[in-house]
Amino acid sequence: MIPTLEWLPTGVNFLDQTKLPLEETYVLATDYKQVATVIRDMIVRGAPAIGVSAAMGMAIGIDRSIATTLPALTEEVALIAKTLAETRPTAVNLFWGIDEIRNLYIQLAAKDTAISEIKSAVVAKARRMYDEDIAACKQMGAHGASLLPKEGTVLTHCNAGALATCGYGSALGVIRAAIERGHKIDVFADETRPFLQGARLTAWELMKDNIPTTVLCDNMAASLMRQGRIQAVIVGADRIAANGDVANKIGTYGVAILAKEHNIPFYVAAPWSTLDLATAHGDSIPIEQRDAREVTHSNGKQMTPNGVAIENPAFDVTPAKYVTAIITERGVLTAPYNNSIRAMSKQTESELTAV
Ligand SMILES: CSC[C@@H](O)[C@@H](O)C(=O)COP(=O)(O)O
Repeated sequence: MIPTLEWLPTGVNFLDQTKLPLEETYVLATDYKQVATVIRDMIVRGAPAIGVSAAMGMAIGIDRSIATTLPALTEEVALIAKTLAETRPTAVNLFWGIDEIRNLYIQLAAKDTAISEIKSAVVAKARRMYDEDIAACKQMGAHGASLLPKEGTVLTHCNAGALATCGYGSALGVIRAAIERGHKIDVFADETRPFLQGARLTAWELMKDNIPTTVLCDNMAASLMRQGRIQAVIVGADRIAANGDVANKIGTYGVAILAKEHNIPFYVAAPWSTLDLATAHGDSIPIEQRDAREVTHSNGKQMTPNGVAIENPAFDVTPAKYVTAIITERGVLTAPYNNSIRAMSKQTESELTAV
């Protein structure tokens, strides 16, 4: 399995995704500030992987703290959470990962638990979240596989694969699951300007699994759809609002409109931690603006004239009306999303209460 990130006795080890596909190197983060840098610099990226990395950042911060009293540790936990929360604004999984550990800390601190016990508990929880993320990806695969064509080409945008999760992938996990169940699928991977997650990462991980993959420039999908060469689209998500609007990598919205025009199903695969029920619709989702240099330069070489104005929003929002279905580990959601999301959320809450 591709080791996107891993908790080691020495720290959290990250596969450096900025170096792929040419170099497979690792960055070891030995404190929470380094984890924050790894997330901000996109050494690790992809919403679910960011969420678990943030949880591990919280855990390593608490575990390595030299605070000897609970009030001092509580102050430090607030600082750790703030530092991690300031890394990237769009993927709601980041805040979910921070909150999962912070809430556990608050519960244990309220019971005056010994600091050594708190440390073991938060580390254990972060490591469990890693395993649960892989299990969620497998479940998304199980729920979504039958939606993909028995035979045909599936387009994906960005990288929602093993590299964007703790393993197996969300959108690419559904593709993997379909292939494991006998579907004959090949993949068109949008290159995904400007960071090239499709060309560099999706192509790299699918080729490792011998899944037939073709990289497309982002402007090629329309023409290929018109020629009947794409049977389905599947992407991941960074945040899904309560009405089903989907924030994902910049360019996703255009692909969704094209899919609708050509009567091609457009699927989104995401773990439940990507749903943001507190955000009513996509217009309220914060969109990260990244450095202009990602657009002006390619492989260190300047591509644009000095001083030209640059736009670099990292994400866009696809309105729910373009989304055929949202595949989660709990099941498949369909329109109207306000209702289906609320119903599935309530159903799980009552299952949890019944336990
Ligand atoms: C399972 S990953 C889903 C999304 O996080 C993915 O599609 C995406 O947009 C990643 O953006 P990135 O900027 O590379 O973190």
